[in-house]
Amino acid sequence: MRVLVVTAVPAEADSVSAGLAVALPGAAATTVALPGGRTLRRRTGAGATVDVLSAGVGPAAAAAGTAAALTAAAYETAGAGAGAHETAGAGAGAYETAGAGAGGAVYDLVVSAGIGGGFPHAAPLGALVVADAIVAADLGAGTSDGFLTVDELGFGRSAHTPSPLSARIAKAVGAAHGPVLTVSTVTGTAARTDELMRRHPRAAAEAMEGFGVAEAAAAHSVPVAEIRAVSNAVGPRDRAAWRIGDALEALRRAFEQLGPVFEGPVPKEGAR
Ligand SMILES: O=C(O)c1cccc(C(=O)CC[C@H]2O[C@@H](n3cnc4c(=O)[nH]cnc43)[C@H](O)[C@@H]2O)c1
Repeated sequence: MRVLVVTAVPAEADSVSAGLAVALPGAAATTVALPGGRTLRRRTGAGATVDVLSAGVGPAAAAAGTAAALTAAAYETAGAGAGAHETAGAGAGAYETAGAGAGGAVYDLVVSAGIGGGFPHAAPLGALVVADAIVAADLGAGTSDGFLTVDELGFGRSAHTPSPLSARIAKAVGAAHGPVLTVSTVTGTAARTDELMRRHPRAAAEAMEGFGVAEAAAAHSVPVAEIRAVSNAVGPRDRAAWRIGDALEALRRAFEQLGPVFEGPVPKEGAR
């Protein structure tokens, strides 16, 4: 299976990459230069190639970075020649082809991965959440009668249904399996928490990138998943209570468990 994992910041990409080193033992580690200066970290093993991209914080950066990586892969597949190719390391920015199999295939799965806020009833600090819905929680319009989603306004969608592999991923890593909200503003008050829980009673976590990654993946018809390690509770702002190190460690351990999923079969469309 060929997988693209998109994180927001390099520390998250470090955790994912460290987990993948255990999940795919013997896999070759390379880097891949993308047009525009971004770099993928690639692990290629017998049964899986997994690329890790740190795309920036927030849904717009996540969508832009994901789209760049997916477009580069599609461009390679089309054989247009001047697209992204592997760099073996010291290449001084030059694009070099590292060998057959490095490019040429589109992705089977895109994973939005990182830390996130947990809704306390569903996901305590250090817990993992795998999305069964990826929901743009603040994409819409405020009205005197309350919030209207873009679906209700009739000009877009505010949720993506993740790949059926998500249930397997959740089981493999011992994660809660519930909706993950994408927000552009981190929730920091009880009132906002209450509003989100009223509108999304099953929500397990919130973060800032999943919906952007999902929009880019959908534009390329690639299934998506989202995995979050809980660094803080969704609720009134309390910086002293954040546990970012513990969450990064939980993220690393999660990716350690994902070898069998990434090396397994690609589910047929519509399969559960
Ligand atoms: O300043 C604050 O109060 C604050 C609280 C939590 C997180 C932040 C960040 O700037 C981190 C954003 C970054 O991490 C993900 N993340 C982590 N926790 C949350 C959260 O509770 N709500 C939304 N996003 C969160 C997010 O995906 C970003 O990549 C600041």
